[in-house]
Amino acid sequence: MDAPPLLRLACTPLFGHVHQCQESEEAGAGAGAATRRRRRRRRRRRPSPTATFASSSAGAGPPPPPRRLAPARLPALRRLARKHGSDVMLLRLGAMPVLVVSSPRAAEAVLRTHDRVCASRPYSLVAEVVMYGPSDVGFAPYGDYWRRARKLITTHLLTVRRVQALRLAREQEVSAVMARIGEAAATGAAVDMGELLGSFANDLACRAVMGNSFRGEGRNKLFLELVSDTSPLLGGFNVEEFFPFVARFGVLSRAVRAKSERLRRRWDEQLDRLIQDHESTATASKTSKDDDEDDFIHILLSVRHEYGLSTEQMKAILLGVFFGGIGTGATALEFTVAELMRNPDVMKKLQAEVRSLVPNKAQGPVSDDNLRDMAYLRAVVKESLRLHPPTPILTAHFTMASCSVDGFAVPAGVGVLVNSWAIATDARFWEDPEAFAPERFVLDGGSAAGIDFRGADFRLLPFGSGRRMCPGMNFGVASVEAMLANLVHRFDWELPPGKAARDIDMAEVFGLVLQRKHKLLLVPRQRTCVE
Ligand code: HEM
Repeated sequence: MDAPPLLRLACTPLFGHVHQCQESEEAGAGAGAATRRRRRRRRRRRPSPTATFASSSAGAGPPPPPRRLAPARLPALRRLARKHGSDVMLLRLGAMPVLVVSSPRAAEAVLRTHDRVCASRPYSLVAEVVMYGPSDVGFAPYGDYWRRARKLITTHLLTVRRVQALRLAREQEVSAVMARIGEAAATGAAVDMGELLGSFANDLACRAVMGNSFRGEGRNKLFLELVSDTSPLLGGFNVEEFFPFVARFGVLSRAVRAKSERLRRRWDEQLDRLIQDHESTATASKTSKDDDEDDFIHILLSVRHEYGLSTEQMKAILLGVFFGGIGTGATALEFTVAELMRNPDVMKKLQAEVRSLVPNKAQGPVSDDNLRDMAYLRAVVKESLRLHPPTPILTAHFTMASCSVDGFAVPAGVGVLVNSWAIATDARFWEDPEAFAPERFVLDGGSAAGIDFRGADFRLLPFGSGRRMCPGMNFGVASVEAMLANLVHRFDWELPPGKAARDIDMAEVFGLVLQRKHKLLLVPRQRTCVE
C-alpha cells in the first residue's frame, strides 16, 4: 500500500455515484480504533466531493482561491485511473478539488470544447516569486497579459522560420556532442547519457537565448546549474497550498518564499547582465525583429515597446524558454535511447535508415535536409513521446467558470490535470500499448499511422492541445530528431560490461519534467562499416 497520504485523505472517482476509494479504506484498516472512529465521524460530516461539485456548479459562493498542484504526487494518479478504470475523477488534494481526465473524449472537452474556460493555471507561490508575477507564458494565469506574451513568443521567438534559422546552431552543437562521444569511444569509456543530453539541450537553449557568446565565462554551465536548482522547487510540493490551516502559522511559506527569493536573485544577476550586454551591443541592424540571425534577447529588446514589456516581464519570458526547453528535450532523448537499447531490432532498423540516407563519407553531421526523408526516425520519436511523454500529466489547467466534462458539472476554481500518459497507453485506443513499437506509426499499414501529436488527435498529447499547447514543439522536435539521427549514424552503442538490455531500469522520477531514476551509462563505438 504505497498511495501517498494526501490521496488517502479523500479521493473519489466520478462514477455517477460516490464511493471512497480503496486507498482510504486500506488506510483505515491499519489505524487504531479511536482513529477509525474519528475518521468515520469526519467522513459523515464532510460532504462528498461529488456533492461539492454539484453545489458549487449551482453557484454557491465564490470559487475557492486557486492553489498549486503537486506534480511530485502524480504517479499515484496513474494507479488510480488504472485501478478505477475511470475517465474522469475528482480528487481532493487537501483543500483543493482537482479534476483528473484520462480519456480522449474528456481531454477534448477540456482542451477543445471548453478550451477558454479551462485555460488558466493554478496559483503557485514559487512561480510568483521566481517568474516575476508570474509573468512567463507557462505559469501566467489566463488573461490579457498571457495573451500578449504568448503572441510575442509564437510570432517572434518560436516560429517555424526561427527554428529553421537555428539550424546552424543545432548542427554545431550536435557536432560538439559528437566530438565528446568520439573521445569516449577512443578510450572505451562509458558515457552518462543523461548528463550529455542535458547539457546539449541546455547549450542549445542558451545559444538561442543569448547567441554565440553563451559559453563565455562558463555562462552555459551557470544556467544549467540554475535550472537544476530551481526545477525541484517549481515542480515540488508545498504543503500549505493544500492545507490552508497549516498556512496560518506561515512558517513553511516563509521558508519557501525565502528560498525562491534567493533563486530569483541568482537569476536576476545573470539575466540583468545579459540584457545590459545586449543593450550596449545593439546596433540598428542587430535590433531588427526580422533578422533571422538574432538571438531571443535581441528580439525581445526590439519588440518590447510594441508589446509594452517591462524588464521583469522580459526576464520571465526568457526563463520560460529555459524551463520549457531544457528538461523536456533531454528527457525525450534519454528515454528514446534507452528504448533503442532495450529493443535492438528497432535500433538496427533506425541505423539502417539513417545510414542509408547519409553515407558516412559525408563526414559532417546528419542535416535537417536529410531528416526530412527519415520516416522511421520520426516514428521512433513519436513512439517514445507516446510511451514516455516528458510531461505525462499536462501542466495543470484551472477552470475560470463552470463547464461540463464528459457529462459532469465542473465548477469554477478547480484544478484540471490531463493524464496524457494514461490516455496514450490505454488498451482501448492502442494495440499492445506497453510495447515500444514505432511500426504502429509507419504510414504503410501501421495500426496508428493516422495519429499525430500536433494537438488535433486527443489520443496522443505529449505537447497538449488548444490555447495552452506547447509553443516550443517545433523547436523541441527539431533538436530531438537532429541529435537522435547523429547518435545512431556515427556510433554503435553497447551496455557496460556485465550489463544486459533487460537490466535497463525504466523507472521514472516525477517533477516539473519527468526524469529517469537511474543513470543510463552506454559505451560508444565508432561504427565499423564506412562507405
Ligand atoms: C520534447 C519537447 C517538449 C515537450 C514534450 C513539451 C511539452 C509541453 C507540454 C505538455 C506543455 C503544457 C501544455 C498544456 O498546458 O496543456 C508545454 C507548455 C509549454 N512549453 Fe513545451 N514542450 C517541449 C519543448 C518546449 C520548448 C523547446 C520550449 C521553448 C523553447 C517550450 C516552451 C513551452 C512553454 C512556454 C509552455 C507554456 C505554454 C502556455 O502555458 O501557454 N517547450 N510544453
